[in-house]
Amino acid sequence: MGMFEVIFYLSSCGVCLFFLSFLIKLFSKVWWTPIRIQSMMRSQGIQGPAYRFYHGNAKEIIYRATNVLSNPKKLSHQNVFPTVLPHIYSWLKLYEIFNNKDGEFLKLEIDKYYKKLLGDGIATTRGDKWFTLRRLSNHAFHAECLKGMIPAIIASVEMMLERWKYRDSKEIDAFQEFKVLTSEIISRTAFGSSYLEGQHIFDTLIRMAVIITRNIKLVKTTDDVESDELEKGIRNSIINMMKRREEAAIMDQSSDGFGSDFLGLQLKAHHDDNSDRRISVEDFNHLDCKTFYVAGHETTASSITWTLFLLAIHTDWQDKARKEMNMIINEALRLYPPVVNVPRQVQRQVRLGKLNNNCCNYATQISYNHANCCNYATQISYNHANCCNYANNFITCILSSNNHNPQIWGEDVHLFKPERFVEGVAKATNNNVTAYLPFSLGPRSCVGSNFAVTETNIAVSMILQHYQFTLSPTYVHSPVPLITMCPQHGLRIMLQPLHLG
Ligand code: HEM
Repeated sequence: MGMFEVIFYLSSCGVCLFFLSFLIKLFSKVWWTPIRIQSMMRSQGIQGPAYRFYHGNAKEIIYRATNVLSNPKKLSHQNVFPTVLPHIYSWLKLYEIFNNKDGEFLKLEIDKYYKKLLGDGIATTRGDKWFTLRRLSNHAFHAECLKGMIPAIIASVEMMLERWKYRDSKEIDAFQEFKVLTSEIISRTAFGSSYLEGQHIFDTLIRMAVIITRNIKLVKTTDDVESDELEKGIRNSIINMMKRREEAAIMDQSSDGFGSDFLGLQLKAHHDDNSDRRISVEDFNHLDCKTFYVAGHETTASSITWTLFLLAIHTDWQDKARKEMNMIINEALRLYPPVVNVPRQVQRQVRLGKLNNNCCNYATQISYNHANCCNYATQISYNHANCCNYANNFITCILSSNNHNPQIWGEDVHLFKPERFVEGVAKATNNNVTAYLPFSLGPRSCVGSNFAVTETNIAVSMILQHYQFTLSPTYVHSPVPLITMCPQHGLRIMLQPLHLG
């Protein structure tokens, strides 16, 4: 058995900055150091179960990748989680942090470059501005609006399936396919019929992200100028689209007003008679789909990928899935949560676990290298060596900390068993609200969660209507929780068209 171990080093707390690091990875092709991991893995006949270990030292993590095909059904899905003693994660503390009742735990502030990319958008702002944007976004993802987006989702999946028909080989890398799919879906749902123009905006965003990555360490004036121009270009494109849509709505009184895509919904809010609810052009620009694109593109690609992965192993569930998708999606999000951890900045010295007077239960403490001291859900950034309770520290909440807790899920916790969710999430978790947090919790939880689940549901159901699939012999199992939980070597599956009678 050619077991193989890879050691790599996490950069400091930056690894936990969900959105920021998402961009670094997505656009710059900078994965991690040392980059040799990939080629080394391929060059070894990687076998055996995959595990991730934290050692005494925070900066050292060992991965083992595996070719699971010898007995895929026996694969334990334990591999993907930080194995930092799950029982020490206090549910109460996670609850306190995410609900943030006293305003102590804030989203991180981002620098000027990231601001150009994301705007002062919903994912990054705080206070009143965030509140306005959140209210609008909640509306955009409300069930009624979601219904209006379903045709766009179906059209994108149909395009993908059409492409698959003409492939010479029956083998595809589903992860790459789903990244294209989710990008297409966001573009269509954001801009409706103008989605090609939307794709152009996203291409510009990618160029901007490259500049931003270049400037993580070094600020260059030429890059400042270029990124200003790109930002201006995006802004103008959006304003032009907005104007054209306004004109069309005035000309064509019989149409459905501004439309039901994000662009239309924002225009409605821009023209709202109620001045409290009205949004300015400035807000409009910040709310724009840039944020949704960044937040909702790879996360959903990851969710669809792992759902398909589990179905490719458990082919008996493909039939059942044709009837019942939700519990499979829930189980996939439990075993392979796209977002593993989220950071918060602590405003002032704070004591967590108010109902629980153990020593050392501060939000701002612990690191992997202080294993003997105060192990909590709230992992402090690695560069705060002291076990301390200072304000202005970063903490990282590991959303998946309870996903593999046998006290919650039972001894078969590492197995794929969608039937756990047969009576819904509340029943499966015995009403423990912090036991299962794929979309986080509290006011800053994922605004696109319904959209993401709908998208995953439609995409997987449509694939299942046309194909049976299994893992390709070339698949190597190596889930890596970078920004989203990615299959490091893609998800290579074999498609078998269904002959529908
Ligand atoms: C399976 C797919 C997805 C997962 C697992 C996921 C997960 C998350 C999580 C954990 C957060 C909380 C981050 C934090 O607390 O700092 C979040 C926030 C957010 N997500 Fe998602 N997400 C997904 C898909 C989407 C989609 C499709 C969209 C939009 C199109 C979206 C838009 C957002 C936005 C705007 C926020 C920030 C909300 C705020 O700060 O008020 N997400 N997401």
